[in-house]
Amino acid sequence: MTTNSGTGLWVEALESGYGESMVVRRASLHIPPGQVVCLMGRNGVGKTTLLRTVMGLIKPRSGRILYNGRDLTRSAPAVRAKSGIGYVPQGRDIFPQLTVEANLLLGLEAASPDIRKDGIPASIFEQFPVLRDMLHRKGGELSGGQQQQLAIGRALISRPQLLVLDEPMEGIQPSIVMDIERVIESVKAARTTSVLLVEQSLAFATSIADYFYVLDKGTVVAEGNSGTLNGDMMRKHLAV
Ligand SMILES: Nc1ncnc2c1ncn2[C@@H]1O[C@H](COP(=O)(O)OP(=O)(O)OP(=O)(O)O)[C@@H](O)[C@H]1O
Repeated sequence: MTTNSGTGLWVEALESGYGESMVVRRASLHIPPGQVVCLMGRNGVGKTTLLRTVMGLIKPRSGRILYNGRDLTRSAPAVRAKSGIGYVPQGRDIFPQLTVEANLLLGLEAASPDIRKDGIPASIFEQFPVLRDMLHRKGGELSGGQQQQLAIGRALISRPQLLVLDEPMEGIQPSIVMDIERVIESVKAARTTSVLLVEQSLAFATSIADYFYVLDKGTVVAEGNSGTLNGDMMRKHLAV
């Protein structure tokens, strides 16, 4: 197996699954610093399972996960978060009984003491003004789109070097989709945080991604610069 001591996230020949069923099969990806990489593929091909394995929520059967040269394959999810990887899972996993403010403060847990001492940065409210308006409301009272903004805000608050987003636009009303797209665009423009994005919209993936991978039956079947994401590839790998 190759040794990648280079920067960014390297996923090498990763295999994982549930019980007897293998879902991710020898998948390899690289997310270089400052770049946006889209992971695409039909429903059920293993995108979420791959991300959950990268985050340490599912143990890999084999393969390696390296981040900035450090082997994270067997480390706990909290170690990955403290290494600078922020994660927004599918289905906006916020705490409904806690206020928006308390949810945001939880995001600071993964931050360095330097960042933590400043509390919630104003930039979060510039990116998501609705979170300031709803600061003392319970997370569960927010609409689905607002909860998604809260989940992304909570991940960004620790200033991750890598942000992992699992279908952030899924089931969100169009006006808020645009807000979320703008935030991902601003993260990209700053070039200090790389993004691994699972995304179904070809239009947005093409516009935002520096690079893409297509997964089918748990294996990477196509990859390239976003300019090479075209209709033929769509029909072959992504059409239902
Ligand atoms: N907790 C689980 N236990 C057993 N099988 C699971 C579990 N979660 C997912 N699977 C199965 O693993 C396969 C891959 O699912 P996964 O959610 O990773 O795919 P996906 O590409 O993210 O799909 P989607 O776009 O629908 O979220 C599917 O066959 C799914 O039924």
